[in-house]
Amino acid sequence: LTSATTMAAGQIGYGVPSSLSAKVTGSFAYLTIRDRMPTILTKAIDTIHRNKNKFFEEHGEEGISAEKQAISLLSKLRNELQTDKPLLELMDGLSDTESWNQYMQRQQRQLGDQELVSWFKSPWLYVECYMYRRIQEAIWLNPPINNFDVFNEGKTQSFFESQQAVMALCTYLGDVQKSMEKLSENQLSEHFNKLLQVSLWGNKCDLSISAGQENSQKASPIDSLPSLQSFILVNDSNMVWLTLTSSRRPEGSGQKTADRVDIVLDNAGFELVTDLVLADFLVSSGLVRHIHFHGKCFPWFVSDVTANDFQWTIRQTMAANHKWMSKSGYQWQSYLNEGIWSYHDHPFWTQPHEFCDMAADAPDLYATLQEANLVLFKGDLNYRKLTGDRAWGHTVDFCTALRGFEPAPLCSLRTLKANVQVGLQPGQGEKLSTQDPSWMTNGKYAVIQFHGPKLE
Ligand SMILES: O=P(O)(O)OC[C@@]1(O)O[C@H](CO)[C@@H](O)[C@@H]1O
Ligand SMILES: [Mn+2]
Repeated sequence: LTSATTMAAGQIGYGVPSSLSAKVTGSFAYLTIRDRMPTILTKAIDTIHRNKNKFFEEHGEEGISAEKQAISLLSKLRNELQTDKPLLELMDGLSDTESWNQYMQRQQRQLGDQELVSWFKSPWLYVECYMYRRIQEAIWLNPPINNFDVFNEGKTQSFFESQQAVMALCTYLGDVQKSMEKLSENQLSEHFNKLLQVSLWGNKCDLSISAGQENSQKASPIDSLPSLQSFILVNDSNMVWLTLTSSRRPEGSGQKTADRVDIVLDNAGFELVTDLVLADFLVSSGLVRHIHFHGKCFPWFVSDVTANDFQWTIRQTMAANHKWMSKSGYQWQSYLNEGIWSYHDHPFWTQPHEFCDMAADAPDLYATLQEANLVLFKGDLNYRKLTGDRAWGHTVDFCTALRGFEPAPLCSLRTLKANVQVGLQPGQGEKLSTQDPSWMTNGKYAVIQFHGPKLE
């Protein structure tokens, strides 16, 4: 990757590479926008159409006309995308509408006045996020079906198809918890590493990369770990462990536990279960006192967790006909009831900003993250936002790519599905490119990448 620098509109300083975009014909961004995004729109249209009878039963003729209208907005959106039309302002008057429209102005200023912000010319991160916001608009503008989640079926299916793996994982968790009291520090850290890796590989199962195709975990997730080990390109799990255990025992204080870990969630289905299991372990082991989960305010990138998915998953886990699984579900619900766990959403997570903009554009969210002892960012999209989705060289420091985003010690748990990867050893990227040319996008590789004070 080259480090093309841009200085457009004074927004981007010297040495910051340009955003990935479909301007580069044949690039992964280009192929995503040309092929994958229209497919996702087509599937959304099909889903709405397939639910026609349900809308009729629930709302009568009004439901049918809302269905038609939503489909027509989505077809129009697909057409705009495929013919590289200028992006349009949002018209739905929701609480984030204004800030989306302002962001478009910002993009326009960066592009200059020669051409308009459009699907194939603007940053990939921006236009891809924008598509999901437009899907939300198409639904929202059409009561009475304005709460319909076009991606819900895929998310629930991915949960049901991973039942074997979920049971295996909950059984493992139950076993660990039975012996928790007797575990040595070493054993505790081994279990921690395993569950951190399960949560990492849980990210392999998102639905957006496969444009919504079936994608679930079938094998026992713990048993698969050894064979996946060599695909972890950067493994800073030791730093994560030290961060947890050192905030557990600050010198001279009686405090025994890290007060809070925040998990910025990615996908529903199997991945969410792996995150819940990790969070349960952190709390039940006494490593952490509170967990804040961060999810999305509306359906996002096909499989991302909304409040509804979060509650649904816990209810389903409680209702499972499997001792350890339902036990876990009840435990999770009681953590929520007791305020040990809490779920949060903030409009910033469904905006197109790079995270280095968070302090300025969502100072309240930044301040919240600053209260955490550790923030775990799940998944590929969060990694793209952490690094600004820019054409960084592979050996650039993670810290450099974060461009000042450091609310708290943080760690990205991400399988690679987009062509941005920093923090590699010299030669590592080149070697991978020879061995496996699509290593950055085929979801086979992963990173556990940490930034924060270096502890020993
Ligand atoms: O964030 P996630 O769920 O790990 O992945 C999201 C994703 O599938 O969607 C985009 C491609 O459309 C990429 O950022 C990435 O491949
Ligand atoms: Mn996702």
